[in-house]
Order: sequence, then C-alpha cells, then structure tokens
Amino acid sequence: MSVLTGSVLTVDALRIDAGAIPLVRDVSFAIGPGERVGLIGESGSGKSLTALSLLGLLPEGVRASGSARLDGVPGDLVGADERELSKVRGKRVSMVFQEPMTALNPVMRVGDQVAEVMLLHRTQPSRARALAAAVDLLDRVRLPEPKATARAYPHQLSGGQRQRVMLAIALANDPALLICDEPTTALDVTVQAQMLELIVELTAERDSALLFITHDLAVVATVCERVLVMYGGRVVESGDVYEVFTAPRHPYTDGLLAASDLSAVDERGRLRTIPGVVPGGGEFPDGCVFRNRCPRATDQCVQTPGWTGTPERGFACWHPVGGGQ
Ligand SMILES: Nc1ncnc2c1ncn2[C@@H]1O[C@H](COP(=O)(O)OP(=O)(O)OP(=O)(O)O)[C@@H](O)[C@H]1O
Repeated sequence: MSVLTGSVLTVDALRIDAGAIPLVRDVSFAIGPGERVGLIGESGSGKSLTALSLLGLLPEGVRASGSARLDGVPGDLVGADERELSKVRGKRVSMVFQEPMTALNPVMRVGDQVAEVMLLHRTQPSRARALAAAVDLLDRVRLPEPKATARAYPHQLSGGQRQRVMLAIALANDPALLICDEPTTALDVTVQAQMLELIVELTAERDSALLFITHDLAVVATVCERVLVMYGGRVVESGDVYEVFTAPRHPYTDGLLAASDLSAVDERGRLRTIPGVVPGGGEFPDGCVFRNRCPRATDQCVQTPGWTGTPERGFACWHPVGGGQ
C-alpha cells in the first residue's frame, strides 16, 4: 500500500467484480494535493472501472470493495450510498468523459448546466449569481462570446467546445480531484493540445489533483508528474513519469512503450517519450507558443516560459519540440 500523508485521494486494496468475475484486483495508490497522475494500460485493463468506482458510477452488476478515501469526505467512497455520493460528485470529485454529448443534457442551455452544478451544491446563493459565475467559467475555458455561448444548446457547439463546457462543469465547484477519462481522444490534434493546456492550467489554479486516463503516452508525458500502469486489472508499475518512461521496470510497461513508438530517440538523442524534457537544463522548443504561461511556475523553477519543472527534476514542456502552432 502506498499512502502519502496529506493525500487528496487514498485508494487501498480496491477490487472490482462482476458477479464471480474479477475485473480489478488489489489496486492501491494515493494522489497528493494538486498532483497530476496518469493512469495508462491496454484496453480492458480496468482503468475506467477504477475511476468510476471512485464516483459510485459502476455499471449495474459490477461491485467494488476495498477502500477509497477522499480528503474532506468523512466516509469511504467505496460502499457509500447514493445520498452520500451525490454530495461528493461534482463538488469534491468531478469527471470529464471522452464523449461530452452523452454527459451533457441535450435540451438544456449550456450556461444553465454549468450553473446547475453550483446550485445543486449550494456554492452560489442564487440562480442569478450561479449564471453569472457560469458565464465567467465559460470565459475561463476560453469559449468565444461566453454570454452568447451560455445560451446555446449542446448541439450548437463543436466537439471541442462541448468538451470545454464539460470542463467548466467539472471545475465549477473547485473539486479536490478531477478525473479525466480520455477527454481528448475524440478531438483533433490542435484542439487536443488546447484542451490539455486548459486542464493543466485550470487544475493548477485551483490546486485540484488530476487523475488522467489515456492510451496516449505522449499525453501522460506532457500532462502528468506521476504515472500508474495497469495490466490485467492490477497496477503493475507506478512512479515518476520520467523515470517510468525512461527506465520501465515491468515488462508490460516496456512493451507498452515499444508499441507506442515513443521509445525512439530523436535526432539529438533525446527520448521522444517526454517531448522536450531536458533534465537539469533548459532549452526552448522553437516556436513554442506557451511562453510565460507555465501555471505551476514557482520560485524554485528556473523561469523558462512554457516549461514546468524544477532544476533538479528537469523540465517538461507540454508541447512537442518545435510544436508551437
Ligand atoms: N458491466 C460490465 N460487466 C462485466 N464486465 C465489465 C463491465 N464493464 C466492464 N467490464 C470489463 O471490465 C474490464 C475492465 O474494463 P474497463 O472499462 O475498466 O477497461 P479500460 O482499461 O478502461 O479499457 P478502455 O481503455 O478500453 O476504456 C474489461 O475486461 C471489461 O470488459
């Protein structure tokens, strides 16, 4: 069991079964405040079920046991009743799914949907204040003309815009933990990069921790600090992204890296796995547009705009080398 003191989320010996069929076994991990953790693994390895169990959203006939504690929530999330879970979902923990159309209400204006989650948890005192806060949030997720967009219905927005609305809903109550399950898979590459930037920026602003499920190792390398690798319903490896991706200990992780075509080195002998990582050093990718936008920059960071990290750990640009648009 790995438990960090002061963790936002502590999962211990989680198991998930569909009747007599074991789907997830002995999953234990912890996430610290504001920490960004990637959850990777092949299709069917149990990533989504692990996430859904934290929100009490497992499918019919699928049951979780073990323990999952979330900071600020008195009881255990595993085994909590619907009444308890509905107080937590959308407030202490939120989730962004791959397909926003299935998560948004098609017959409700998007501004009302953002306002609704604040009214539900009484984080805004009135509908008027919640609507004003919703417009601000739509602006923060960089939707054009947020006042007009607030009055739109989901079908009037593009896929990328709908996903921004989902992010606004998920972050409306400043959750301690945001879970993203393949949030950018359905988006084209440019929109995907903008969405990832927003997720990192807005979670960092709120000090929300992030559990990011993806098949895309490059996304993990650019977004996350730590990674958990699932295989056959278990976590087989975990650790610092740079360490796991450069020196995987488990043969499955090794295979995953090889299969992802990310283990190749570039012309400068650097791993493509972590675009732009320069351990202990700093060098700009040409044309990077993220200058001066690092949301996690601290006094310890060498102020190398567009990069996150510390001199000890090196710097990870969220953008592929030379990938400025
Ligand atoms: N309702 C269900 N009943 C029985 N088995 C299920 C159910 N839902 C999922 N499973 C099984 O549980 C396992 C884990 O599923 P899960 O969706 O968590 O995988 P995943 O790692 O998220 O995969 P993907 O990357 O494809 O989304 C799979 O073998 C899946 O077939």
